Amino acid sequence: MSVLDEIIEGVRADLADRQAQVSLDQLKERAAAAPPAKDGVAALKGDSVTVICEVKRSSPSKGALAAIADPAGLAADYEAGGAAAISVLTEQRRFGGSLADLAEVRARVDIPVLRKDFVVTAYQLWEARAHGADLVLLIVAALDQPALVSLVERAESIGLTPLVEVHDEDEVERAVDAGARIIGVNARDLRTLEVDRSTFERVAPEIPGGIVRVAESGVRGPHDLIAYANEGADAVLVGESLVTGRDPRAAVADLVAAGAHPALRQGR
Ligand SMILES: O=P(O)(O)OC[C@@H](O)[C@@H](O)c1c[nH]c2ccccc12
Repeated sequence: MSVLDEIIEGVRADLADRQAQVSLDQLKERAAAAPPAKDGVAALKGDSVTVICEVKRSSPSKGALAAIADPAGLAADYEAGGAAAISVLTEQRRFGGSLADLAEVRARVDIPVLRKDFVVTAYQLWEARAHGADLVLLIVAALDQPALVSLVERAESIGLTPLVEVHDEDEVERAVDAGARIIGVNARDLRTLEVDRSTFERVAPEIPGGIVRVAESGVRGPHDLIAYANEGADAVLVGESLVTGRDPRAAVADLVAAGAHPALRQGR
């Protein structure tokens, strides 16, 4: 069994517990009371390379990264540093996240918020919207094609914009066929947890123009953002280096400044 399969097994068990507590109808009522979703595509695509900053306590590859007692405070620092969006890990077992983190972050920031989890059913999309998410991660490697297609459609129909994650050329084709408007290329293969920063350079050219291209994982600082930008990234998604650093607000500001450099605008 791959790491991804193991994670999803745990996700399904936790999901069954939540489904036993909160009915789909109750979730839909909460979603109806949530503030309307913000436009994630508009937030990520512009003249500059934009930065999505992640709230992540731990990861399967590294274990504990940061305690993050106040996720909303961290998100506010990210926003003050110039983040275009916030990614909140809500998976509990391996990443130490929760839906409560998502709701707290939503209540504190004005920029779009992404629910980062292993979504396998529409119930989780309603959960995301009920807790104020604007964007939701859908991982191609975790879904068969009919499930991917229906989750992309359902997400859009309830106002959520899916960020569809791929890590090879075949998965790009599946994401495009499913109607993705934002595609994230993850340098970390979730089946092995290996990070290979050359993944983006290889896979991104397969993404048709007009679709927002996000480079995910392995961004240590401005030099990695610039490399991804030169390979065609519209946005980068950064977690570990921000949560483990001493001054997240300044670290985000450095990334945002690098992403706004006029030299990167050529060819974009
Ligand atoms: O911490 P990093 O290397 O900056 O990576 C962030 C993000 O890309 C990573 O957390 C991630 C990308 N895709 C995922 C899917 C599930 C869980 C986590 C992820």
